[in-house]
Amino acid sequence: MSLLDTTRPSTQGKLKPEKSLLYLQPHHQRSLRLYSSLSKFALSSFLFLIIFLFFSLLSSPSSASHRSKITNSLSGGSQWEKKVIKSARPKSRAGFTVLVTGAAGFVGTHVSVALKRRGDGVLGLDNFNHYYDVNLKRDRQKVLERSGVFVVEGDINDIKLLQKLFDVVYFTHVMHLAAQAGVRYAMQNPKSYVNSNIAGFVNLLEVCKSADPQPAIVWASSSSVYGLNKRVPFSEKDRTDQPASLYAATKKAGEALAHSYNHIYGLSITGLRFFTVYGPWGRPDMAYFFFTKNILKGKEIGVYETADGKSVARDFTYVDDIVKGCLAALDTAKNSTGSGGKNRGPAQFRVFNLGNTSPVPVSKLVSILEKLLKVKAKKKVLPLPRNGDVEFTHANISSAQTELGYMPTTDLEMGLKKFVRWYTGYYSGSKKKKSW
Ligand SMILES: O=C(O)[C@H]1O[C@H](OP(=O)(O)OP(=O)(O)OC[C@H]2O[C@@H](n3ccc(=O)[nH]c3=O)[C@H](O)[C@@H]2O)[C@H](O)[C@@H](O)[C@@H]1O
Repeated sequence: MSLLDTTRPSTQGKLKPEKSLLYLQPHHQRSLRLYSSLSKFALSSFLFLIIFLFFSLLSSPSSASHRSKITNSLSGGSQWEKKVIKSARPKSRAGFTVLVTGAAGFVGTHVSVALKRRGDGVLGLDNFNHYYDVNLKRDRQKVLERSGVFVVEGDINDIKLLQKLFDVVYFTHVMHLAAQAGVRYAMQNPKSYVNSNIAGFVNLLEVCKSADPQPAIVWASSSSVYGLNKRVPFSEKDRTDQPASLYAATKKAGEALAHSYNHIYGLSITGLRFFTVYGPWGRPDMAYFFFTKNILKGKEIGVYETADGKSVARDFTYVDDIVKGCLAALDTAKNSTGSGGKNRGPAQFRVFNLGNTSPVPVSKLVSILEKLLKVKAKKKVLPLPRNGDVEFTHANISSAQTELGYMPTTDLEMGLKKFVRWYTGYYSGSKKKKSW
């Protein structure tokens, strides 16, 4: 029996090594014992390795499927990651790295393009829900792509996706515009408001508070939080505890949640109360948009008036003015003070009205549209339904003026002119559709 044979380990139990050792010289026996113990060591190491690999393999399918789940929800992979990083990279070191939620939405698109144009890095996030025409959102996405903004398709309620985005990119700022908008639709689908405006917002705040470094957050609240407030113009100091709609209640809840995350975790948070924003690439669920559509089609439009016979009025604010306010809010946002979920001192907390400061009756909005479209509207005056709409809004913007340098410059006539030009170009299917 050769030395090699006696050290063969696989059927060790059947061999009798001691007996075979008798046939060998003493120095051979010593070296054989040495080899034997070495081989035992090698064998046990080998077995240990096999067991280790076995357990690694056992655990890897779940982590692999976990990874693939993330990848699926992100339509991910390394190409995807490259796009994310490229889109989020600012042009210079001084530039911001901004996550814009609701990027394919009306205000989201305008803000994203403006940020990208001035050299900030912008990553968009949007769930492309079907609240209104998804084709319009997809066309906005094309505009964003042409500007170099990549939009990740996903929901703010998807915590794994958000964490992944924060793993891949250090966001200096979050511009949170994703929301379930619209006052009247809240009666039909209240859950979607709770899901986006409350649960989704908390999800985002959770990820932001745990991020290290924490980003500064600027987010869209709403003029609707003033609800039944009668003091005009609406000031940030006025009461906001009488919401008239579930939509308003979820935005008010957002403001309260923002305060608690600022207080507990040191997140720098700025809430912007938008006043009836309108303009090119707008939302088809808003009155100025579907009035235009229906006037052009010769369809009747319902114009609301109050119980005492006055037209309801809104402080309509042109989207470019809102964009300036958003950028100024980002520029003046101080850093969050916490890190990785721990508060290290008080952080900035702000709320600003972003309005136009000149309310216009809806009847006047209609007459401007008639003039611009050169079509007489088929108006039906209706009593203001009890659907959450309020009689009027009017912003006091002195705080935004002082601290953000915010100064709206577009009146309703000029703004609607720009909207109508876009609308007719976009829906005529002409080449203008492609222009921004
Ligand atoms: O300022 C805001 O925060 C809110 O502004 C708008 O809400 P709203 O002002 O109600 O805008 P529209 O739905 O476009 O209504 C504009 C005006 O037209 C009136 N209206 C609406 C619909 C209609 O058929 N007839 C009519 O007269 C409304 O009562 C309102 O006075 C947005 O839809 C909300 O998402 C946003 O949060």
